[in-house]
Amino acid sequence: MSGNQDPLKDWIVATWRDMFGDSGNARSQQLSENARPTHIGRFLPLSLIVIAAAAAAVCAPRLISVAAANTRATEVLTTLHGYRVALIAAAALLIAVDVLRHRSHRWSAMLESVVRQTTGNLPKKVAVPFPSGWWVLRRATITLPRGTVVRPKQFEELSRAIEAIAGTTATKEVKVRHEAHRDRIVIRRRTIEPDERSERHKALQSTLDATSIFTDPKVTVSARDEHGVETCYRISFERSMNAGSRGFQGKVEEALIANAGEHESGRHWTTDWHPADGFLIMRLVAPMPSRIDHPLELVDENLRHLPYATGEADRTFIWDISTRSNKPHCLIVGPTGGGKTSVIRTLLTEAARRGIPFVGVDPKMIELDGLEGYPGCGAIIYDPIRAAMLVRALHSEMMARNTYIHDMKIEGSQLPLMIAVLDEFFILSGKWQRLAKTGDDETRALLKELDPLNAWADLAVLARSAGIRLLLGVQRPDASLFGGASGNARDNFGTRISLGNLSQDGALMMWGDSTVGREVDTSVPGRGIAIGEDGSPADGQMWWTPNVDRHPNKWNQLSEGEKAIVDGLAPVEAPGFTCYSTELAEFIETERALAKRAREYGRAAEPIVIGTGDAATTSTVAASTTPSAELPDAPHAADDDFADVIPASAVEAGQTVLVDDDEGELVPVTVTAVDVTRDGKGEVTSTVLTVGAGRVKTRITFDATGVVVLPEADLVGAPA
Ligand SMILES: Nc1ncnc2c1ncn2[C@@H]1O[C@H](COP(=O)(O)OP(=O)(O)OP(=O)(O)O)[C@@H](O)[C@H]1O
Repeated sequence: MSGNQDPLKDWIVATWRDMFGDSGNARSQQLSENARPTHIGRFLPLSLIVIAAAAAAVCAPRLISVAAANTRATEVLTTLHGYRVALIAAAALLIAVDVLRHRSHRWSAMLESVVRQTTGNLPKKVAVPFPSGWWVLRRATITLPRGTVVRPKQFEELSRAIEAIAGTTATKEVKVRHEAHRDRIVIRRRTIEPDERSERHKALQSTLDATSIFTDPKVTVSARDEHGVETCYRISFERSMNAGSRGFQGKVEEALIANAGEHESGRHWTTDWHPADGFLIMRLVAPMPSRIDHPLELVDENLRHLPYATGEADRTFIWDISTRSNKPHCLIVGPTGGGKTSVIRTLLTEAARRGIPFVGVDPKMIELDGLEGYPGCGAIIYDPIRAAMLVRALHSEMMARNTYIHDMKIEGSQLPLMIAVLDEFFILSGKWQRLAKTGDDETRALLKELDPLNAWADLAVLARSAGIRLLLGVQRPDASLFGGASGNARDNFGTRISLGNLSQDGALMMWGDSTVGREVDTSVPGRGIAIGEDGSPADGQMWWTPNVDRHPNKWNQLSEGEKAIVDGLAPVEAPGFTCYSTELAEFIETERALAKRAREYGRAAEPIVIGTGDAATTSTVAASTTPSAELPDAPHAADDDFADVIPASAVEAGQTVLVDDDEGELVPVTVTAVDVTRDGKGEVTSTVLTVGAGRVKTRITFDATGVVVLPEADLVGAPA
């Protein structure tokens, strides 16, 4: 094989072949140089005659002397000689034209050959306009036989081959187009538009191109900010089944956001999907605020919407308590210090400013006490027996309201709404269970008659149409909460809020997804997950509502800004508490009278300080914190102070719990084994805790709603 190349020789040989063919037989035009059929005709130079005439004109004096005898020839030669300059110029011009024509001819031959090799079809015609371009082909049109099918893969090869031979320059590129309806391939040279796309735009497009997420994805910029920085992209794609699925959208959003990177404005990316129209919008939204003070203006004017949190893009989360709501009752899960009380305060103050009254149970005595006496507050109950009476009275109220709706032939939505809050449900049910076991005969009989757990479960199912809304607070989600005995939170408590981090099981119970609520930023107080209007959970920053208690000991702890919030939120007119049952009306009146009496006569026991030196018993409470007769007193002291209560089924082996001894006193014991029995649906039916060490072991059996008292607060999921 010879590596030597002689372009001039090659060109001459090629030209010769083009003019005369390999065999020199100018009539065999239907075979190409490699003996394959061709529709490209032989190349006919236009310049040959003029070259001959110019040569004759130049050589005329010598030719005249040779042909002197022929006067006619002498005359012609003399005339030609007179035009020799013009003839030389014409010959030169035609030679140049022929050279260019030959180049076009070569392009035609090359294109025909490429089409034949890549598609297997012999083009009917290859039209390369004059001048064709020397190093690069300017344009061409290849006509294919009628009905020629060019498959995508063939076309891809053909385009690549044409782009390779037609040449690309720094400013121009070749584009090949197949016009199937006209049986032709069109080759055009276009100026390369400088790629002015931003790095982010390119990254998004190339990510989508490189993956098979979408077919034919195209990223375009939809909006820029005042500095020209891109703030919104439109990503179009071919419609597919996948694009409508939430899971798919979530994954694509994650990938796109990761590729787009952090935006210089500090705002976050989010996506809005339009799968039916084949596009999605990726836009910037305000980041999640790290603190939101309860806004004083009505963020949501709807009087049946209670707003309580803000999410990304200034999205407001609401508890829709209207009759049409499909999430009329609310469940709040939050560990100690997670901000549960603040959310409850937000919801209740929002209710009060919308004319909706409330009544609450606070078994810990320190969560909702500040709301006692607040406009719209019927009562806050701390005592477990009174709480059981309230739940039963609420049940009677529900029945009375339903009767009223029935008798008066009105709609449930025409009755005034009211909210019943039951905070720290497990502590309350723990107290009920303990009293049912260790209380005196009268207490036990009363609890049996009131049957508060069943009354509550009934309320959860039926209260909605009677205009009663329930708000349930717990420290952690537990399977027992989602069972029938506590109101079946999964079905009935559609508005859900979780604060702090959830366990995997907790996430499944609350959100039906073991990953949601697992990575909440617990360094931000009030950060959690809430259910949006579209029914899906999303990150939210709960509004901060300070304690609305006007007692100087509380009030003086507030900053000026917090005091302004409390002042601004207070409704001018206290919402009236309309009762349809005498039970509830009497209960609230009695409770208010009891609370008044407690404020007037009640005295919290003086604290006892042990081990500070000489005095065994010393009052160490500063004068300002000692309740005085003029000031509203703290609720009367707890009969038994539960730090925390959890369902028996949530106890883990090795954990210390408090159990009643023979005298009804709570004593700490270590659980050595936990045996939970569940029914076919996975609901707890009973739990057996084995306590004690060595050979003396005791087995304590709890029913489905059984709870145990912890010696100290359960900090699972609490803010770090
Ligand atoms: N939404 C919020 N925004 C800002 N700070 C908050 C928010 N919620 C709570 N905090 C802060 O966290 C502290 C604890 O909040 P809160 O008393 O509401 O928690 P909790 O869940 O009720 O806890 P516990 O059940 O132990 O009383 C508050 O004193 C406040 O400083």
